[in-house]
Amino acid sequence: MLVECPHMAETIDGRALARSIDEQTKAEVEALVAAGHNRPGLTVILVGDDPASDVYVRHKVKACDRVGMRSTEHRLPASTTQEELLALIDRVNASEHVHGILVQVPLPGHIDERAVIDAIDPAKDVDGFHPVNVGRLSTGTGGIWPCTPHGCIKLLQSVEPDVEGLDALVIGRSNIVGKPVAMMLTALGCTVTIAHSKTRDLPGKARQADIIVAATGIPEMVKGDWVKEGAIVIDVGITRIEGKDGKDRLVGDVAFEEVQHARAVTPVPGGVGPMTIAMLLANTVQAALSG
Ligand SMILES: Nc1nc(=O)c2c([nH]1)NC[C@@H]1CN(c3ccc(C(=O)N[C@@H](CCC(=O)O)C(=O)O)cc3)C=[N+]21
Repeated sequence: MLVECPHMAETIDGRALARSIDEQTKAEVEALVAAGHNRPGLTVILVGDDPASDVYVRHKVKACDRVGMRSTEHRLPASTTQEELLALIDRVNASEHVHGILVQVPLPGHIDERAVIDAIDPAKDVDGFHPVNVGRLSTGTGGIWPCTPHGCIKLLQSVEPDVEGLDALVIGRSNIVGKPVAMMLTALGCTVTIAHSKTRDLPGKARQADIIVAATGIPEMVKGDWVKEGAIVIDVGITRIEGKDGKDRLVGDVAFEEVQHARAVTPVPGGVGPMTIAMLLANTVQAALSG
């Protein structure tokens, strides 16, 4: 009897890659301390009580413990004024124990996110959201790179270190993921298309791509027939949906089961998410080294 044995895409293990980056970060932390430096420290600021943000902040604080970094949490009520938040940022900007500052987004509607990001010392901006770091990335002059897109690049390069000349499609044009990941891919020599909700014939453009980075937040938007045989697919989306059994489950922007003809695909959970945190810790050590 002939048994159909479909080729399965490699599932890129983001947790394993994050662990190996954490080991390196931990060694760098200890080397800094041994050299007489202040122990690297991250400050996380959370305004309001969004339950999802609360979970992420706890993950980040635990991750600091794992690699021997100091962490401080500032949990402020949703009623915090912009002036109060800016005053706190001034204080942590000035603290020699704080090497990295992360203000969890989204912020409550009455606070101007741009003004808050602009107030963070670029040398401590471990999210890489400050215009100075955005400018450094886009001019190829160093700076602190944003965590999620940098994690995407590490995942991609774990499968294919040499991406020069490949066609990459980025779906999503946000400041946090789409635009910076496109910059990074361009710097590596990819030919990059940035697609979004107004793009014409998105499935057709996707089918041309050697690399797809999906960052729209629309669950399972990228279907099997959007993906070329042998492509590499990086799934940035995380949406909590109710499964058939009534329990919540996490899904990405890619219909994972349908893209098994790809060369490799990142899972959700266990793909880009853990890498985001690993890159945050790596950025904090980088900030401590240069500070
Ligand atoms: N200033 C700022 N910087 C951020 O980096 C930032 C932020 N604000 N706001 C919210 C988003 C979201 N984010 C995630 C980090 C890790 C996982 C992660 O580890 N996810 C696990 C699953 C976690 C779960 O079970 O819910 C995984 O994909 O395997 C997810 C999402 C960082 N963010």
